[in-house]
Amino acid sequence: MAVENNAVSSERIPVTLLTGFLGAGKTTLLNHILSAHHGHKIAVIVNEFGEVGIDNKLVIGADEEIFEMNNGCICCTVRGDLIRILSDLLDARDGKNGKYAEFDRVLIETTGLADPAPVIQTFFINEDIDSAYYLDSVITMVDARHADQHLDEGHEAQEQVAFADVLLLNKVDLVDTNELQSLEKRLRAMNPHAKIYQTHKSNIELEKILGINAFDIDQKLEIDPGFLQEEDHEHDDSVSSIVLREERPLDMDKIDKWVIGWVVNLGTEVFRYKGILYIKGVKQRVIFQGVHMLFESTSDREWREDERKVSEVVLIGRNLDREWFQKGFEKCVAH
Ligand SMILES: Nc1nc2c(ncn2[C@@H]2O[C@H](COP(=O)(O)OP(=O)(O)OP(=O)(O)O)[C@@H](O)[C@H]2O)c(=O)[nH]1
Repeated sequence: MAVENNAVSSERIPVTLLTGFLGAGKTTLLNHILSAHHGHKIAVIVNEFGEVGIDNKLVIGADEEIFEMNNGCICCTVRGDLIRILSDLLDARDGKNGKYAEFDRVLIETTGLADPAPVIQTFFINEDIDSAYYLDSVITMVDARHADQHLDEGHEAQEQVAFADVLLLNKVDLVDTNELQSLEKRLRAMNPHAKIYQTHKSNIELEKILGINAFDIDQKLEIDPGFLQEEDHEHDDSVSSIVLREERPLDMDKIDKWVIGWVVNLGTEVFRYKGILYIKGVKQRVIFQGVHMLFESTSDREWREDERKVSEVVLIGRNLDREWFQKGFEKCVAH
């Protein structure tokens, strides 16, 4: 796959995906966003929705409808209901079909949705949606009091952590500092590139969660340096992250073949991956990221003279074999 240059169009509408553990505080956050005076006009799409008495906001219910892709890949699915709603919103923005809606961003709340992947993939796969909207970020709310239990019990909570760009540790009033620290450590091990904020009653400055461009492929990879020093993970979470690093320049064709080689078999197990590549003969940094089997690479800014050129990729998934991935990565070194 060649490196594409897909600069984000400023015309596209940002979409924030809000996911999270049961009872973690998603509705509280939504009410907080919808009642704050921030000047944004937000269209909200929900699966289930409570009382929000804000009249100039648009709240639409979605029925579940998930399609497998034609190629039969079980890890690449899109939501038909979401495509329809997003298309209807565009029509309403243009005053078509007798409806009118004014909005400058969209927030999707995924109450009752265990797996955020089909929502995320909708923005990767559907061309009409991709040309009108872009995924700004995935926000996952974590109930600080019950997080350990949720994470121990099931895959769903772990996947929600895996997909997050921002983790909001809510209900901090119900835990002590030590508990919070150990929870942060556990989450960090699962997802080292997400930003973590502690919140009470879902209270967070909106600029930390809206318009942050976290899903933008041109956004630089941020890994908490503390994570890189940590090797002792106390929890046996099946969802974890690995960081691959290589200082020698890589060969882009080899990278493509390497990724295509493993996504076919491991696409369901690898939830998200994101990285910066140092490619031989390419002046720019190459950024690549993917969700399950779907991945893309774009060129970023030029490497600076004084900068240490290094390729670095984070993979988040289930039962990842660090050594196996690192060996494959090293085989992509250019000759
Ligand atoms: N103690 C405490 N309670 C909170 C906090 N934030 C929210 N709550 C309460 O937790 C309960 C669940 O909050 P919701 O906002 O409904 O959570 P949700 O994630 O939307 O819940 P579901 O949609 O059922 O998954 C409510 O009673 C909130 O008032 C907090 O920071 N501390």
